Amino acid sequence: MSNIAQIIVNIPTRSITKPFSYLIPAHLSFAAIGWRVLVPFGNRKIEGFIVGLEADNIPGLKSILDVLDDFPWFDNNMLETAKWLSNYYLCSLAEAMRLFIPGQSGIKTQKAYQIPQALDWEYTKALLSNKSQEYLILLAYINEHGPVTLTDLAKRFTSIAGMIKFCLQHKLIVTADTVSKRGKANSTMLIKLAVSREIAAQIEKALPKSKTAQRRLLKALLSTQELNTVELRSLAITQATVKKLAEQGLITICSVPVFRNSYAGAQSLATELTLTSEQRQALQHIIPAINTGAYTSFLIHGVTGSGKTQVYIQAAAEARRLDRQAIVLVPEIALTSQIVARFRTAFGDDVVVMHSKLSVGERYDAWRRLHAGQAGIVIGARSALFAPVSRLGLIIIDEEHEFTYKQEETPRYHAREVAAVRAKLAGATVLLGSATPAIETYYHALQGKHKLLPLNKRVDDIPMPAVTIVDMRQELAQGRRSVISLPLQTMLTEILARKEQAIILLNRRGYSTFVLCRECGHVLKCGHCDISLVYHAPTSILRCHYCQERHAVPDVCPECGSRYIRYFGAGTQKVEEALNGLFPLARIVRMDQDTTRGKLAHDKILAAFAAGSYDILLGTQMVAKGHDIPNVTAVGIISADTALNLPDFRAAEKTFALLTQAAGRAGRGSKPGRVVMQTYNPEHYAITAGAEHNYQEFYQQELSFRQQLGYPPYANLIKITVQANDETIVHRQANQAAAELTQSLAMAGAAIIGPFPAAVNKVKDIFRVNILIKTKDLPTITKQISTMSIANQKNIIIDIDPVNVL
Ligand SMILES: Nc1ncnc2c1ncn2[C@@H]1O[C@H](COP(=O)(O)OP(=O)(O)OP(=O)(O)O)[C@@H](O)[C@H]1O
Ligand SMILES: [Zn+2]
Ligand SMILES: [Zn+2]
Repeated sequence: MSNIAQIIVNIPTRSITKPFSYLIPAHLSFAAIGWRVLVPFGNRKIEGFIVGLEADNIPGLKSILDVLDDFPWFDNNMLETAKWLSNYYLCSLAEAMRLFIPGQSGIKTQKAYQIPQALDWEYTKALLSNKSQEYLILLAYINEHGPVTLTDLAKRFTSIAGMIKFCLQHKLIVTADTVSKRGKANSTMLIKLAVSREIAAQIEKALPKSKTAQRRLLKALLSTQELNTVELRSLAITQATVKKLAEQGLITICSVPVFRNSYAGAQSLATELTLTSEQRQALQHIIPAINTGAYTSFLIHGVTGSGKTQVYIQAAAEARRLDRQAIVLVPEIALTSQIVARFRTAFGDDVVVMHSKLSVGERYDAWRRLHAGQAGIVIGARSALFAPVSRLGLIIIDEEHEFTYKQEETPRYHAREVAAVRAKLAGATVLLGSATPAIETYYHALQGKHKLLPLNKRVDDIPMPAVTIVDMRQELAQGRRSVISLPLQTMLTEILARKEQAIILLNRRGYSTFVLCRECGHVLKCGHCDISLVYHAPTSILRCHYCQERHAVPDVCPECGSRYIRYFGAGTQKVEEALNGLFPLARIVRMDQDTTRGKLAHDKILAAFAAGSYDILLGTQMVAKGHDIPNVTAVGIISADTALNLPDFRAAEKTFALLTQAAGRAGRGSKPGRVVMQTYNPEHYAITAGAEHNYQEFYQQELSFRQQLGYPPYANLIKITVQANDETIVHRQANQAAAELTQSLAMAGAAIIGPFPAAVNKVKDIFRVNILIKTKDLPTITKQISTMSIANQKNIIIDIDPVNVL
C-alpha cells in the first residue's frame, strides 16, 4: 500500500519544482495520481497535484487535508503533456499543470475561526461573566458551525471585531482557513437516505432530544424521497447537520450539476452539403488515419473559401463515430460564432464552447461535461487544448498560422507544438488548416512531418477576387493626400450603388514606429540587418533592434532627398471620417479595440453587418479573418505594408497572411469579388504574391531569406527578457546575462544577439531589455539554460520559440 503522495504544490515560484511528500490519510485513501488536493504548506493551505506515490514510511509527514474535486483531474496523458511543457518551455510543473485547470486562481482561502479542541466551557463562562450575552452566543454559533469566516460572522453579530479580538486573546477561539474552490460547478445538492426506511425510522426515534436538526432531517427524508438545497434551507437544516448524518452513513449526498450554456443563442443552419472532390480527397487520407488510432498530422492548405470547415466537421464526425473526442482550436473569439454554428448544426449539444470571456463557472461546467464524457467536441481558443478529454482522437487547429496560438505569458507555449505532444500521447490525429500556413509549418510539411492536403479551389469553382495594387506614392504625386485612394473610392462607389457590401482593413500594428518617406516610400533600415529602424519617441533616435546601431532621424530622405518624412500610422477613426466625407449616405460600422470590449461584441457587429444592417465594415486585423459573408464583394486595404516595416523577421509573413486573408473575404458568394491594396511597396514579394494569391511564390522567397539569416525554420530562437524598474540595473543585469550566456553556450553552437531594448522598452515603469539566442540544437541549449542562474530569476523571462521578437 502506498500511502505517501508526491505532490506538486501550486505556488508561483520557479525555484520550487520538486514534488513534496505528504501522507494520504485513511479517509482519502482513494486519492491517487492525478488528483487535485489541498495541503498544508508553511502556515497556509494551498492547492497541490498528486504526481506520484510511494510506499516508504517517512515519519513526521504532514497529511493531505482534502481533495478538491470528486474525480482525478489529470489522466496520464495530461500529466505527461504537463511534464513536456515544463521541460520544453522552462516553466515549473505546477505552472504547466495549472493550464489544465479552469480559472487561473484556483482556490481561495479565507480566514475563519473555530473553537479549540480542548476548550473548558466552565472556565469560559466564568471569564465572560461580566461581558455581554453576545459573547456566549457567538461562541455557541462558532461551536456549531465552525470554522466560520469573518464575513459570515459580521452578518450575524454587531461589533464583531472587538469580540473576536478578545476571544482570540484568551484562546476561546483559534483561526483556521476555509477553502473554497473558485469556479464551482453550478450544482445543486441532493440528499437521500442511505439506509432502509425502517432503520432510518428507528434511528430517528433513538436520537437524543437535543439533536433536533438531525431528527428534522431524517423525518423529512422519511416523508419525501430526496431533498435539494432549497428544501433543506426551508427546513433550516445546516450543512453541518447534513455532514454529521452523512458521516454516520445514514444519508448520501450527491451533487447534480446544473450546466450553463453561454452559446445557447448561436443559431444553427441546417444544411446537407455534397463534398467537393478536393474535400473528398482530403478526407480519404484523414478518415483512415483517425481509424488507425496512431498519431498522424495533416496540413490542409486550402485557399480562402475552399471549404476547410466542412473537412473539419467530417473528420470530427469520424472521431465521434469511434467514440473519441475532438478539440477544435480557433484563433480568436471573433471567429468562434460561425464555426460554432456549423459544428452545432452537425453535432448539437455534443459541442462545448470554451473561450477566455467565459466566466470561471461556465468554464468549469464545460470542463466537467467533457470530463464526464457528456460532450465530445470542444471548440475554443488555445486554452481549449487543455480540456480534460480522456478519449482524445482529433485535434483541429484552424488558421494554424495565427500568432494568437502562442501564449504571451508563462507558460509561453505554442498550441501547435502542444497539440502534437498531446496527440502523440493519445494516438490522435492532428489537422492543421490554413490558406497561409506558417513558414515553419509548410517547411515541416514538405519534410514529411505533416501530410500535405491541398484544397486549391474555392467551393463551386468561385473565382478568387481580382486584386488591384495601388501605389500610394503615385497618389501623392497626383496631389491626392487622402487615406482613400482614387481606385478604392471608385470601387466603393460602384459596389455601394449595387447594394453590395465592403470591408475596409486598416492594418494598424506597429503604429508610428517606423519612418517613411511619403515621396518615394523609402523606409529607414539598418545597414546590417535588413530590418526597419525603430523610432524611439522619448529620445528621437532610430535604432536597430538586432545589432543596436543608432541613427539620428534624418531631415531629408536619404533615398530621394524629400523633406516629406513622417512616422507612419493612421487610426480607424481617421479613416472613418474620410469615408464619411466621401460617402455620406453609406452606413459604416467600426470594429476595433475601442468598439469590441464587451462579451461577444465582435459577434454582434459581425452579425449586424452580415444581416445587411451596414454597408461598410471598417476595422483592424479582426475584420479580415474567418467570416463568410456572401454579399461582401469588395475589400479595401488601407496600408498593406504597415506590418512589413516592423523590425521583425516575420514581418513579411504577417503581411502576406493578412493580405491573403483579407482579400479572401471578398466574392465568396455568387457575385465576383474585388480587392484594392494600397501600398508604398508595390514591388515587395509579400504584396505581389498576396495580390496573386500565390502562396508558393511567397514561400520560396521567404524561405531563402530565412535561410540566409539563419532564422526559423533553420534555427530555433530563444528570447530572454530582463525587466526592472531601474534602467541602469536592467542594462547591467542584461549585460551580465548575455556574458553568462555567451560563455556557457558558445561551445554548444548558439549565437547570442543583444542585449537590446525591447521595442516598447518601458511598460508601466518597468524597463525591458531583450537577448535573442539562435540555435540549431534547442534541447541542449534549453537544458543548459535551465541550470543557469537566469533560469531562476523572477525578473527574467525566458521565451522558447518566441513569435514576438521585438
Ligand atoms: N461541399 C460544399 N458544397 C457547397 N458549399 C460548401 C461546401 N463546403 C463548404 N461550403 C461552403 O463554402 C463556404 C466556404 O467554406 P469555409 O468557410 O469552410 O471555407 P474556408 O476554407 O474555411 O475559408 P477561409 O480560409 O476563408 O475561412 C461556406 O459558406 C461553406 O458553407
Ligand atoms: Zn524618399
Ligand atoms: Zn542592425
